[in-house]
Amino acid sequence: MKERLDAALAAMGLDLPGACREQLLAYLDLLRKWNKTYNLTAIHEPERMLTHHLLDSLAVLPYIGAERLLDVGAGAGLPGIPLAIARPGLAVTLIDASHKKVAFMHQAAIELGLDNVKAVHGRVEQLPAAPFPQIISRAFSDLSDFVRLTRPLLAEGGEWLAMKGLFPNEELAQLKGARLKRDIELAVPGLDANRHLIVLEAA
Ligand SMILES: C[S@@+](CC[C@H](N)C(=O)[O-])C[C@H]1O[C@@H](n2cnc3c(N)ncnc32)[C@H](O)[C@@H]1O
Repeated sequence: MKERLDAALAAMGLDLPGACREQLLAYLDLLRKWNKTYNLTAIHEPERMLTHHLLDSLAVLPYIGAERLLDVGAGAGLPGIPLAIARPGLAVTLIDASHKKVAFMHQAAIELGLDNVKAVHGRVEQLPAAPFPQIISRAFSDLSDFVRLTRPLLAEGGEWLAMKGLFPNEELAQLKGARLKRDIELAVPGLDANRHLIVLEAA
């Protein structure tokens, strides 16, 4: 698995230290173990976890700033935990409405020694307003709900990052209160699927 990770990171142009790579593999291992009991993700095969979860999450790394990131509906910590591992200086808040998923994220942060990660249990619309320069989500909701539910949490001049498959034409047409700032086509080694990072700003 280490060789596959190294080759994929090289293909993605991501030069991460050895200690980070070990943490990424340790996170995958934890996910695989917990998944047996708690069914945290529908993907169970380690090889697919590497491509569909780990590498897919890391594909957005070049577009993540240096300060604070909120990951909404993070589930098992995707994309927030791989990003926090890759950027130890980035403060990552993960929120999810599922208790068992938050318990996993919390435990993973402890076991991996990630002191830049905070896992919060609750619904994002109930989170007290605290400005984040970037708010990210993957497989959380359509763009309108993402923006509506998290608007009070976005710092002035901040941006939403929505990880999507196909370019979301219809969702963008219906979007209110935000506009498209940038569309980035992502390439994930071993993942033969459309991936777009949709960057939105307040309108
Ligand atoms: C399909 S999962 C995606 C998980 C992860 N982002 C991923 O890509 O694997 C969506 C997650 O959103 C969470 N969720 C749904 N509505 C929420 C809300 N209003 N606030 C916080 N989390 C929510 C669910 O509990 C679920 O874990």
